[in-house]
Amino acid sequence: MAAEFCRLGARVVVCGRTRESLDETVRRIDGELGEGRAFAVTVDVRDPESVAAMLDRAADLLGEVDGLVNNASGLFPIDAEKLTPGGFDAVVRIVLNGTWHCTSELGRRWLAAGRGGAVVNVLTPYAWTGAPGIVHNASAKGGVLAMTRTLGAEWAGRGVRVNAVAPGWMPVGGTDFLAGDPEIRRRLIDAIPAGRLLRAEETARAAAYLLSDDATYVAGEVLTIDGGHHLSKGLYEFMDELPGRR
Ligand SMILES: CCCCCCCCC/C=C/C(=O)SCCNC(=O)CCNC(=O)[C@H](O)C(C)(C)COP(=O)(O)OP(=O)(O)OC[C@H]1O[C@@H](n2cnc3c(N)ncnc32)[C@H](O)[C@@H]1OP(=O)(O)O
Ligand SMILES: NC(=O)C1=CN([C@@H]2O[C@H](COP(=O)(O)OP(=O)(O)OC[C@H]3O[C@@H](n4cnc5c(N)ncnc54)[C@H](OP(=O)(O)O)[C@@H]3O)[C@@H](O)[C@H]2O)C=CC1
Repeated sequence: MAAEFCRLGARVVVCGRTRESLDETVRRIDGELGEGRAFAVTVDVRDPESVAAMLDRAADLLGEVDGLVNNASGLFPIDAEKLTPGGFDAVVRIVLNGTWHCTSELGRRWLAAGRGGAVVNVLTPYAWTGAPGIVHNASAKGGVLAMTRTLGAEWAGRGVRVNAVAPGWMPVGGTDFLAGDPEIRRRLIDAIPAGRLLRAEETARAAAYLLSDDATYVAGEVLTIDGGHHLSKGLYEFMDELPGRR
């Protein structure tokens, strides 16, 4: 996502808890586009003080911060009845609380300065369908969906736009373990009307649109990019086998 934003001309601060992976991302972007486009700043989004320090540093590096993408997430597949209170908290604190800490801190700064800005939250279609096997993450994403719509309306009149993307399956990050198995990959793709997995750059392009001035009148909206997956193939899946079909 950071690389694609930089290809489109942005300057980006990439954040996370692990210094090495951030530095690796910056190195890749430097290698492709030259130095000075991407910077690494560590943060733990669960901790409001860490978030405030990250935003201070980002402002130093970029001059002004115009946009925020809330991408941090965590999950592990588990039967709901086996999930401990600590396990539920661990995921909700990253996804829901983390999104709130980053959005509220930067939103306050933008409002106090009387300037606009754009937030894009990273959801998934299961924020509204639910997701058996990952109740912690689905609950947190559902909360972020409500936050997106709430702040989208609450801040729209003051130039702060809050929107979201809802990507489908991407063979990256938290799901590469699934897409790496050929049989699981085939079953995943079979369920997707578009007939393929989503490319990470396509999610980045959708987020870039919501961050851009082309989307100045878009507020509290979710842009779904899942090849029709959440709609399912419906009857079309069986069309060739239907009796009496011409
Ligand atoms: C099915 C369809 C899929 C379909 C999958 C579909 C995915 C689609 C799209 C979504 C993709 C993503 O979000 S991908 C993002 C994936 N990325 C990541 O997960 C990277 C970051 N992850 C993490 O940091 C960790 O995995 C996470 C547990 C979330 C947070 O780490 P912490 O260090 O805070 O947590 P810990 O201290 O280790 O543990 C806290 C509590 O959680 C419990 N816990 C931790 N791991 C556990 C595990 N594997 N199984 C049970 N319980 C676990 C511990 O026992 C603790 O509970 P107590 O003992 O009770 O205290
Ligand atoms: N992959 C997919 O198919 C899909 C992904 N998504 C969403 O896309 C986003 C990215 O997912 P994906 O790339 O797969 O996952 P990754 O696990 O690769 O990325 C998650 C990122 O969150 C960071 N992170 C986790 N906890 C914290 C924390 N406490 N503070 C700061 N950063 C943190 C991790 O860095 P570090 O551990 O170093 O802190 C990591 O860079 C997520 O919001 C996910 O829900 C949505 C639909 C599908």
